Order: sequence, then C-alpha cells, then structure tokens
Amino acid sequence: MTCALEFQDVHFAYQDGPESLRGISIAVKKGEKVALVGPNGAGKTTLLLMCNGTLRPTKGRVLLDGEALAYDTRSLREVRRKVGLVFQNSDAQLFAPTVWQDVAFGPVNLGMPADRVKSVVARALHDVGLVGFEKRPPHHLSGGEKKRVAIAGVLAMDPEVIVFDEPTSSLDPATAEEVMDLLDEVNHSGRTVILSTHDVELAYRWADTVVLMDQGEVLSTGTAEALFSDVALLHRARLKPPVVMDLFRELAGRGVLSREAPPGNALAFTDLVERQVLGRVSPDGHGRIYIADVGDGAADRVKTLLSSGTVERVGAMGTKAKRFAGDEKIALDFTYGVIDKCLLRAVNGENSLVLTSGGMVEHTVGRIAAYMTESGRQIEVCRM
Ligand SMILES: Nc1ncnc2c1ncn2[C@@H]1O[C@H](COP(=O)(O)OP(=O)(O)OP(=O)(O)O)[C@@H](O)[C@H]1O
Repeated sequence: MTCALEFQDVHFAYQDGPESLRGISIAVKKGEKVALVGPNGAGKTTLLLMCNGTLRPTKGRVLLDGEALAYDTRSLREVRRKVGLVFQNSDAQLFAPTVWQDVAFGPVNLGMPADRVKSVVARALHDVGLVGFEKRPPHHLSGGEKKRVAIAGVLAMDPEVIVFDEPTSSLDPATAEEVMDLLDEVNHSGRTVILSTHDVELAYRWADTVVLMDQGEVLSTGTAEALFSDVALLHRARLKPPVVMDLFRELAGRGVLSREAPPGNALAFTDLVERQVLGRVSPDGHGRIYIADVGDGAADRVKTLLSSGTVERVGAMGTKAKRFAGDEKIALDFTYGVIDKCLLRAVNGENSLVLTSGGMVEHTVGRIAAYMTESGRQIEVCRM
C-alpha cells in the first residue's frame, strides 16, 4: 500500500545551527492518525514543516503518495493543496481582515472560480462550526475560535493530509476536547492526520501510531499501548507515562495484573482488572447504546427517547451533532472520547445515546462491534 507520507533518512540543519533532524525515517499510512511526541526541541515542528515542503531536507527525502517532493514553485503549490498545515500559534496563520477572507485565501490563490470559492468557504466554516463568523476580524476571536478558523482555511483546500502542530496548546480543557473531536471528524472523512504534542495523555487516547522523538531522532514508533508502557524509553525522552499506564504498571509490578497486553485506554484497563482480578467477564446486565444520525427528522425521535427516561447519558461526536444538541437544548455528558465513555456506562448497566452524523455513524457501530469481540460482552446497539 502506498504511504500518504514517507520520510527517508531526513536530516535538517537551520542556517549556521547544529542538525535539528538527524536521520528521520517514518512511513505514515493513508487514513492513519499519527502523533509525534517528544520534549521541547525534539524536532517535531521542524519535521512537520517538511510535510508540505516549507522546509527542505539537507539530506534524505520526503515522499508524498510515493513521489519524492520537488521544491519548485509549481510542485510546491500542488503539495500545499494536498497537505494542509495548521500552525501551533494561530496568530501566525491568520492575517486577513475577516474570517471569510482568511478562509478564502488558499482557494483564491489556487485560482478557483469565485462561485466555487464561495461554496468551499461556506462548507469549511460550516464544518468547523463557525457559520455566522464570516465578517468578524480573526484577531478579535478567542483562542479556540482562531484555531477553528485556521482549520477551516486548511479544510477549504480539501487536502488529503492535515498536519497540526500542537493543536491544543493554550486552549482550555473543554476547547481542547472540541478541537480533538474536530480532528477525529476530519480523520473519519478519510484524511490522514498527523499532529505533534508533548501531551502524552492526548497522544495515548487519540493516536493509531505514536512516533517518539528526542534530539532530532526517532526513539521509537509503535501503538500507543506498546510505546507508553516502556517507561525507560519515556524517561529517556523526559516524558511521563499516561495515568492509566502508570496504574497498570503499578498493579503489574505487584503481580495483580499480568505484564502482557498493556491497555490502550481506560475501558481496556478496567476490563483487564475485572477479568484478571475477579476472574470474570460479566456477559450481560449491560446497558444499551442508542445511535442517532442527526439528519432530517432526528429531532422528534431523539426527543421522544429522551423524554421516555430510558437514557441516562448523552454524548455528541462531531460539529454537526454538537450544533444539533445546542439547537435542541440537549445537555451533553460526553463531548470527546464519546464511544468509549458510552461503552464504560453500558458495562455499568446504563443506557446512553450517541448523537453523530455521516460516516461517524458506521465508525461508532464498528467500534462497538470490535469492543464486543475483544471483550466477549454483548451490548445492544439501537440505531435510530
Ligand atoms: N528558526 C530556527 N532557527 C534556528 N534553529 C531553530 C529554528 N527553529 C527551531 N530550531 C532549533 O531546532 C531544534 C528543534 O526545534 P523544533 O521547534 O523543531 O522542536 P519541537 O520538538 O517542535 O519543540 P517544541 O515542543 O518546543 O515546540 C531546536 O534545537 C531549536 O532550537
């Protein structure tokens, strides 16, 4: 399978400086969620700037869709259409007098006809939940709103790969979760997403693949559960394990849990404790998970369900579902990591409702089915 992006023995030195990247080799598959994790100065931003040709390796090469990047103006224009980059500091990315003009900048520069620009900008602002913000000056927006404008600017180019440098830095926890949910939505629409972070909790919950970097090198690449269970490696990169992994390690150290198969999330961890400590998997007595596609006509069905008192918790995945919940004045218990939180509630016997839309409906059904296979539990799914 062709990789979306590949780095082959990439080296880079800023002018008159030492090497900031020292032989990086990484292959990113199409549709994958990849987190570059590492301490300050590891080289994450430098590597991300290579994804769309902003920086050029001093040695080695970067491949996009199996083709080595070329750095002439015409090739770079094509690369930037395929790879969108969202900077850590939104202020560095937003410069136009209005939100609309900012988001339209890329499409206009690509030479898109005016009516097409109008429709892609409207679509991008809709996708990030910023309809009504068109005439506002970007520099008067909150940090979370600015981040959304920057993401809309990238989405308007309809890229195959989206790269985010520290997507949640300087955002409060609730806004950070909204942005992460938006990144999931972008990924579920078929795009490859690469981000950099030093937040191990974020990478542990989110990534399919984690690349651990330090001092311009890749220390290790693997699944979050494999990589974050290696404390010595994390220590080398001056990082701490995620809380769930820390608890797992303590319990494994005392012989309460087996060291094999470290858990990938809180749900897997609690299942592990139940199975290995109590020697059981309770196969029934579970709650139900309702899944509502918030398209036309969903409001009445959802309201009937909620007024019946059958559902204890409600979660929303994606911008459209969150807007629906806002419009219908539905209080949300879960806004990020919704499926796993509903699975945890279901195992505890509570019914929950997932509001979502489009391709995320199938994703939700698939994730629940996978969990049932892994855990041996039966959870009833009701699509509405
Ligand atoms: N414009 C620049 N000019 C010279 N050196 C730079 C420049 N930008 C980064 N560096 C150096 O390159 C190395 C890697 O920096 P980089 O910003 O890529 O790391 P990072 O992992 O993104 O760090 P952080 O988590 O702090 O953002 C550092 O030693 C840094 O000092």
